[in-house]
Amino acid sequence: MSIIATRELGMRFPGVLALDQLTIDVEPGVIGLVGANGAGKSTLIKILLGLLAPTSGQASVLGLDAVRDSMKIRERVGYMPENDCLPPDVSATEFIVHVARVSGLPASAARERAADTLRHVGLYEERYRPIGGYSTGMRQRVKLAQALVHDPQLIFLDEPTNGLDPAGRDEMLALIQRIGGQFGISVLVTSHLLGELERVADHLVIIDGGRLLRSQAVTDFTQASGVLAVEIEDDPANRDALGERLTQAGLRVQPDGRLLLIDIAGETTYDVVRDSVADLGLALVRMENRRHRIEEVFSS
Ligand SMILES: Nc1ncnc2c1ncn2[C@@H]1O[C@H](COP(=O)(O)OP(=O)(O)OP(=O)(O)O)[C@@H](O)[C@H]1O
Repeated sequence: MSIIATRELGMRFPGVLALDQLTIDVEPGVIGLVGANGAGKSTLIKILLGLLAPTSGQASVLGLDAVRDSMKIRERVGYMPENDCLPPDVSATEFIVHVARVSGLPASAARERAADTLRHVGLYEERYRPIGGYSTGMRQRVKLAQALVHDPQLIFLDEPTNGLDPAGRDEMLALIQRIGGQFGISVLVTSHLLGELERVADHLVIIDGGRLLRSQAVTDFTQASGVLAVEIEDDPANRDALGERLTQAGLRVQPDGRLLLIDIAGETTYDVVRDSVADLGLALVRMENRRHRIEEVFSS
């Protein structure tokens, strides 16, 4: 079942075409939405939530129409906006209980659910302190908790790693992966950094200037590339000697730092490499089929 589907979706603001004939169709899981600043990521999320009406085309979320059924969508979907929207003078517990009550839970269930959610996002110890004294990472977790507290099927996270240091980013990405895996909630997460979403997403949607560049499973981006990466013990002269030997044997070889990248020309390539290493008396450190990183796919 598609969790999000759009057909020729367009959004025109005065003087700006923010989304241009965007057609995507994605299944449940962790979906990364990647694009530079201004690519149209937040606009797409707002349309999917029914906060903005598109100027053309259609969109559906969990099989519900984004314009007609927006109230039903909001019951089933959580939203973590990009900008900070937190009241400084109340504690995380007070705020999240309030959000749970607004979503319709009775008082005692809201308190229980808020405590569980804050524990899941790693804010349990600090939950009674006023939000105003929280670090950026803690504030992001409160925003995440308010998106999760009503037990949604799908959450939209708009730039959740923004403003975090590398350790904070890693923690947030791990949390997103846990939400998708352990809790079984689908996630649409945006970032302008392809590399970080590549680590956690099952599927990537890449947009630029409001247009779709690619929508693909992450494994399809990173399929084995037909290149064998070989590393031998750390002496550049050895690496060069092996490179020369393999070239003489008819293989295409390219040095890449400590590695030799060898185009795989059939099963015999492995034997030629093994025999050449042995003949030259070299020590093999590793030999592996190389997978592309997504950024390499794009730079090519
Ligand atoms: N309410 C609005 N009125 C006019 N233009 C808008 C409005 N909202 C967004 N835009 C424009 O639409 C384009 C897409 O903006 P959007 O916020 O969706 O991009 P984004 O990919 O989320 O980028 P960022 O990460 O910087 O928020 C931009 O050119 C932006 O200036």
